[in-house]
Amino acid sequence: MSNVIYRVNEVFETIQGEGIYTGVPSVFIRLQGCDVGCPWCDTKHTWDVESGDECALDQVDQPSHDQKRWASATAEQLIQLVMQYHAKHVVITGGEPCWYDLNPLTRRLSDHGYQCQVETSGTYPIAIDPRAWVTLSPKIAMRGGREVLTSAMFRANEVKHPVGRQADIDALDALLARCPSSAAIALQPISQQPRATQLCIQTCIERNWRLSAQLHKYIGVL
Ligand SMILES: C[S@@+](CC[C@H](N)C(=O)[O-])C[C@H]1O[C@@H](n2cnc3c(N)ncnc32)[C@H](O)[C@@H]1O
Ligand SMILES: Nc1nc2[nH]cc(C(=O)O)c2c(=O)[nH]1
Ligand code: SF4
Ligand SMILES: [Mg+2]
Repeated sequence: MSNVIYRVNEVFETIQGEGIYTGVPSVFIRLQGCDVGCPWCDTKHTWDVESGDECALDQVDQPSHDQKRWASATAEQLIQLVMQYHAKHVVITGGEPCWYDLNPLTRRLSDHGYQCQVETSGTYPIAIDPRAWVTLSPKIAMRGGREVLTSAMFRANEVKHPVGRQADIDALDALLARCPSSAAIALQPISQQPRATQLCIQTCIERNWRLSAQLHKYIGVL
């Protein structure tokens, strides 16, 4: 038994809408808490961890619909929730999941035959089972002032970069020059903006990178 306690905003099943596993049925575990401060963040309700928002674990076993609520759970309790669903792929996101030691959770899930994928900003050390897939979405010069860690870039299996304009691609180039990576690279337009989407399509074709278009927003699932 581990004594790591996770603060959980929601657990639910959907279709992975981002990155290389796009289209894969997945159980999402969204952890509460992030101080990176991306101005366009989809999940601002996960930033703060306020004691007044704590709730019972059975309340987070469904989509939170942008509520700030969170419940405390051990890895074992989370696995019991995950096992109620069909999917064999588990996405751990947030918030910033690397606020937490993910070893107990990802080790047990992997032992139970689940493929784990973690979505992270790369600004905290990644403590995770070696079998887990790491999707790193580098956050460069965000308001929280945190930097992308070289160790996180080294661990990443996939680098999925949010793009609003050309300067974001230039910043990714500078990061890759500083931290050479063998990870697959995907560009993700910010908030379905048409100009960003066109820029991502054009750059992905020129460079043989992947496009990550947030499929869930186009097909209307969470
Ligand atoms: C909400 S974050 C949570 C995990 C972690 N904090 C991170 O940033 O990777 C999950 C993914 O959504 C992306 N994302 C958040 N808001 C977005 C937006 N408005 N448009 C496109 N991607 C967004 C992030 O870049 C990240 O790849
Ligand atoms: N369907 C779906 N796919 C996702 N991939 C990454 C997500 C996230 O918020 O981390 C996300 C999400 O919120 N929904
Ligand atoms: S790091 Fe992730 S959760 Fe945190 S503000 Fe940025 S996109 Fe949102
Ligand atoms: Mg999302």
